[in-house]
Amino acid sequence: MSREPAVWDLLVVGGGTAGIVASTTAASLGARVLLVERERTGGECLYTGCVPSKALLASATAAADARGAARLGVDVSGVQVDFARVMVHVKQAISTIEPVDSPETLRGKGVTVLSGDAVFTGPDRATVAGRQIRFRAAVIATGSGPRLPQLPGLAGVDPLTNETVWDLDVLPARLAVLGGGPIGCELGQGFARLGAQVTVVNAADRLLDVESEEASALVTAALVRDGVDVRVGAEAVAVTGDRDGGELELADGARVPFDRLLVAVGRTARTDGLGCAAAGVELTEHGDVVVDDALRTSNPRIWAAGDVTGGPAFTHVAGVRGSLAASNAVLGLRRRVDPVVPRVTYTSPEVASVGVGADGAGEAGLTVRRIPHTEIDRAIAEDLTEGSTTLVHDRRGRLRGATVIGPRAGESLGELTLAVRQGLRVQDVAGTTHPYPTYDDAVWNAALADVRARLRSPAVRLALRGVVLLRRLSGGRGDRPPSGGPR
Ligand SMILES: Cc1cc2nc3c(=O)[nH]c(=O)nc-3n(C[C@H](O)[C@H](O)[C@H](O)COP(=O)(O)OP(=O)(O)OC[C@H]3O[C@@H](n4cnc5c(N)ncnc54)[C@H](O)[C@@H]3O)c2cc1C
Ligand SMILES: NC(=O)c1ccc[n+]([C@@H]2O[C@H](COP(=O)([O-])OP(=O)(O)OC[C@H]3O[C@@H](n4cnc5c(N)ncnc54)[C@H](O)[C@@H]3O)[C@@H](O)[C@H]2O)c1
Repeated sequence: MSREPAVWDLLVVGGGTAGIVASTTAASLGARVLLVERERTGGECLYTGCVPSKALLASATAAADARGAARLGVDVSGVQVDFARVMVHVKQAISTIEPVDSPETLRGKGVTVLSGDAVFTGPDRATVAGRQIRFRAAVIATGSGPRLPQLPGLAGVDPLTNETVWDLDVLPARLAVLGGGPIGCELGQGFARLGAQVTVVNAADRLLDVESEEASALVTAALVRDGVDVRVGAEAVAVTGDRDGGELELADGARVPFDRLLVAVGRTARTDGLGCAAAGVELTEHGDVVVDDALRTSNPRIWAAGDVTGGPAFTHVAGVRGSLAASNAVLGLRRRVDPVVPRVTYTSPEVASVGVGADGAGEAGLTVRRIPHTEIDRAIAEDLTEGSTTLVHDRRGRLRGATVIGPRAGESLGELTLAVRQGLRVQDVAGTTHPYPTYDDAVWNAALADVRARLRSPAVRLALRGVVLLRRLSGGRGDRPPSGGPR
């Protein structure tokens, strides 16, 4: 690190998505940026989160599609899953993406990268491997790790988490999954489709309980079809056994035997040992960094972004907020976070949602328009009609939320997120030609159904009849002649 400044314009702690985007944003604005990463740049998304999980799900979906191909008249016999090769595919996906987030790439973008553990020692300083660092501003982007519940006997079975499950080289014959949120559902279904006998044990009374009841019900039914034993409203009280297998004991006395146990019951911010007290950075009782709506912490020099803030734990949010925190810090701005956050759970069917959900929207004075995918030609052609598209709008027709459940539902969400964010009206979606036959047709059909419903209102029908009558009486006079070409 030659020509290192005495005081950095921006210190970024953590080289995951939030930290990488914060650093490159600040460097592109001309700031002298130091990024400190203790392990490897790329973070959870690349190594232990989105990328490996979606790669594993691709193999799982291929297996499920092959087994289910008979419904389309194609017999595929003897479907075999070679788990070791599945894991090779998972690792290849990581290594293909890895260079994008590498220290070399970051240096090429003007960021100085330092390997080590950053610890704040004061409001404007930190140490990294014994080296004193001073900064004008800093961004905390240290992410979160898997939360391990206080369960007697848990440590004895060496539970898997999202950090270690990728090291498996043999498919566990029986996998118990503690937690029925996005991780438990995605990986539970994925491992079941790869051939494991999976039990998902969830404390809440339904899977994916932040999503609509319909989404929960459809995902639960799909997991059960894939052979998953789903236990909801189930409290684990103890674990017995060792690294080679054991049993989960539930509060109702039931026992769930397993060869391996995967824990996915939420996250804990990585703020332990970070020196937040010395830096004057306030934490919640759970250890999340407290930020205002411009991502500033209680220390006016320090901002925070990504999972460490306890906000929505998604890569797209970490990236967008990392950029916002860095530009606010470097330019002295007070731009606020975008409250419109899309989310997708990549089960089969996928669940994609943004803004206000359907449950309770009617009682809140909003209109809910739902199209079942049994009415969507592409879904019928593919024999994948399980799912629906729901739009929620206010009295003026402005879209306030949407939920899509079905194959590749996430691919429809960009348009809907734009509509919700820009306050577009359902008429704007209805008036936009959508390609046929796509699953996106459901979005268009829901919007068209809404417009048609409005046309059926007595006042609108009366007005339209009046116009038609007037034109009939006038013999169509006043019509413009055809122009003979596009205008
Ligand atoms: C199994 C799984 C699947 C997921 N799938 C999706 C998905 O499909 N889509 C989606 O949007 N989100 C998904 N997520 C969530 C997503 O991975 C996270 O929201 C995102 O990676 C958070 O990024 P971050 O930058 O805040 O933190 P991280 O990526 O965790 O980065 C923090 C970095 O800080 C480093 N660090 C910590 N403390 C220090 C310190 N003191 N000094 C130096 N370095 C430090 C860490 O080593 C780490 O590299 C998934 C998560 C999991 C677990
Ligand atoms: N597709 C995606 O974008 C994606 C995928 C995976 C993870 N993520 C992110 O990671 C976050 C963490 O995911 P997660 O699934 O670990 O957590 P979560 O908090 O979203 O869900 C945890 C589930 O575990 C249950 N639970 C809590 N304690 C329990 C216990 N002791 N026994 C049994 N069940 C218990 C809860 O009722 C809840 O249903 C998600 O909220 C999401 O933001 C996103």
